[in-house]
Amino acid sequence: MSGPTRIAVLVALPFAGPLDYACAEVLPPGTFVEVPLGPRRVTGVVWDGAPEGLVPAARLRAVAAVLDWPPMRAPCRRFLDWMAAYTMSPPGMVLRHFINAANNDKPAPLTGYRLAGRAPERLTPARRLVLDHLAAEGPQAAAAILAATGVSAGVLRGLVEAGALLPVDLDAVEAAPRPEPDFALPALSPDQSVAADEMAAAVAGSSYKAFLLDGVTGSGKTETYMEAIAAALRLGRQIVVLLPEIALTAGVIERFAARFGAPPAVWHSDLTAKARRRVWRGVADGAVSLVVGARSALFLPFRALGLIVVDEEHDQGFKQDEGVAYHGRDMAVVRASIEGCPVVLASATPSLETLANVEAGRYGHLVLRERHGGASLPDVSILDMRLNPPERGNFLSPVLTRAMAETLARGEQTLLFLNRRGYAPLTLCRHCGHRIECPNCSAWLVEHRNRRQLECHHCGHVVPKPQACPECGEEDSLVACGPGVERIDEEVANVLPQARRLILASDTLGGPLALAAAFDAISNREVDVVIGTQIVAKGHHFPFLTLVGVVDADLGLDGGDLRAGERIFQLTTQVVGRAGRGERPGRALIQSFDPDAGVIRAIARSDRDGFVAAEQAARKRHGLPPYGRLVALILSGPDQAEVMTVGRAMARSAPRDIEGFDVLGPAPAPLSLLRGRWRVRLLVRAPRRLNVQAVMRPWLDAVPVPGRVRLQIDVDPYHFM
Ligand SMILES: Nc1ncnc2c1ncn2[C@@H]1O[C@H](COP(=O)(O)OP(=O)(O)OP(=O)(O)O)[C@@H](O)[C@H]1O
Ligand SMILES: [Zn+2]
Repeated sequence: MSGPTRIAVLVALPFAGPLDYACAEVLPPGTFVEVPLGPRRVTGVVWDGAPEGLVPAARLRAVAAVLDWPPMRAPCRRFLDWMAAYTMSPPGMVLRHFINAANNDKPAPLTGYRLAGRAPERLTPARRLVLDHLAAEGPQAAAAILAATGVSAGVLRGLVEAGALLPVDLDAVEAAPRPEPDFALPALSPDQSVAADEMAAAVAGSSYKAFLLDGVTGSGKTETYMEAIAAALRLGRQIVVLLPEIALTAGVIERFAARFGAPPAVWHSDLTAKARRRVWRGVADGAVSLVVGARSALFLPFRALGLIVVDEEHDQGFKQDEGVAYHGRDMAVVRASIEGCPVVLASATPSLETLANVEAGRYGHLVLRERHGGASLPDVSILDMRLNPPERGNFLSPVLTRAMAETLARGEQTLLFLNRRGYAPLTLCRHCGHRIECPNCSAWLVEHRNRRQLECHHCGHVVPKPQACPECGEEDSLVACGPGVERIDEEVANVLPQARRLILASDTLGGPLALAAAFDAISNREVDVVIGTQIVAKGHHFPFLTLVGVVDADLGLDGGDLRAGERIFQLTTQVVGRAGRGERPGRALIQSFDPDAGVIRAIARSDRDGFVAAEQAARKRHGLPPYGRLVALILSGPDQAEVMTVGRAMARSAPRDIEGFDVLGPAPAPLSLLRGRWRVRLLVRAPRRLNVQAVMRPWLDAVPVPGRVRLQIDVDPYHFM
């Protein structure tokens, strides 16, 4: 017999690669194990390739336990390697995403009881109670049976011994209902059919192919990609649909349930541990075929992935900025290409990145030109706020409030959109001019009048709203500046007192159930005016909503963000697209103080092509994405001078002789203090074709970064704070 084997194990910590361990048996790559690391035990995965061999055999520590989790398949391991290389992150930190998804604990099977189908010889009233209960409710845990019937545990035991009840694994039972591809087939329009057939053919072909499903708001993109999902279900494959986290609402889930006869498995960051385990296991063993989730659903252990859909692909909510900085849409395309399955990106306002891929012929282009059922797109007009100003202290132009009154008189609904939570973004002292800022961040505190407090939207710092100015001590001198949704709500209450109002923002509604109730209230016409943040922009369908008012179309236009215009165009188009989706025509009034800005003019003319062409030309001229590449380097630490010193050293040692590669900065980040840490940014600009990671690695490895300073690398950054 030979000695123990040496194997490579990737652990979820920031090492450069896998570590060597000894193991009595040869474990295939992908096996989940527990290994000792210092005084701890950590979870790891047996990795491909030869072990490093640096640690002498005598000092090699042994694998502590082999976990009974389903192994990590080769495509998942290749996906992890790819992502680590692209994002310039340690592979163990990427592994963390897969392990978080797995939720560590071994699932203890939850046992319950079901009817065996034969009655016991002795049928007492207590026994009858239990049998009737299970007949009505289906399999149940023992505790639930006892609680519902009030019988003693002995009665239950007696029934099991008599063979009248059988134990079952309740997790398996709960995962049971399978979506059926033909449960409720829609009648597709000709455009929809063409798109659906092409996607279904790609699903049947079982190889990588990317599509942009490009359809105006309300054209039935969801309806159409559901046919591609049905095609994958018929072939016994698994499907994952990615949505921006805030779009994962009960209404969306219900639509899937209505089409396929069973709700999909849902995946997002607030699931209970139990729900996570069930979905993770179900995805791994194939019991779950359809998952609808946020970007982290990409790390689920699918065994037979047949299709990935990214809905609202332009949405910046798919971008993660911290830790392993990645874009969910881009990683979805990578995972599809590694798994060998099609990927569908859906949007009414595709990102410039995706449009560039269409133009280059890398993605197929499926177009839905019209709204479903003959509804027309809303009529859009710009409200020049210089000509139609609101009354002093107000934020809504009289033109808009008049339109709201008319809408109300017709029994129809208005949506007012303002992407700002709270009452007012700034609190100012009238006496000394002091602005109330967060002590941990360079940001103003936002007043939330409902909760009578000031809040930091970056770190969550909260203080009660002071009576006197904290700077000069003057009583009652604090004034609210600018509007948030709560303030607009107050204004609507004044100008249209008879209207029933509802604020829709992520913080005013507790949880998904309340949100579902709110959407029901709108559908049932119990609400006349909805005042909402971007939470209302996504995918909702309210037939009686005929007027959309955009309170401040210029919001964000003057930020230094290269995608500011693109984002405003997308968000406004989405919001405007909520109007007139039923039989009654819709219209939109867009308030702007800068109606000559290119993006506002494009919105006014619903001129997507013109907007995109102008934006593309500008990006090309400056070598910006998608035609050039950016990498942000964010240094942070408790000492401002130290962080800046590291930033300067980094800039000084940057490679100089590579054509098109240059480094801007260091400069204090716009949010120069965040959660008590000072932040400095460098921005790398490089040509698209350059392997920027290969150029940057040796450069960054050579710059000494003290322990207190953290370097965050963000390849393809989206947020420039
Ligand atoms: N072929 C069809 N048969 C029946 N109803 C349809 C069909 N296509 C679309 N619809 C209905 O039209 C409405 C709009 O469709 P859907 O929500 O799929 O559009 P969308 O393009 O995804 O919208 P948006 O991008 O604006 O969120 C929905 O109520 C949907 O059920
Ligand atoms: Zn803060």
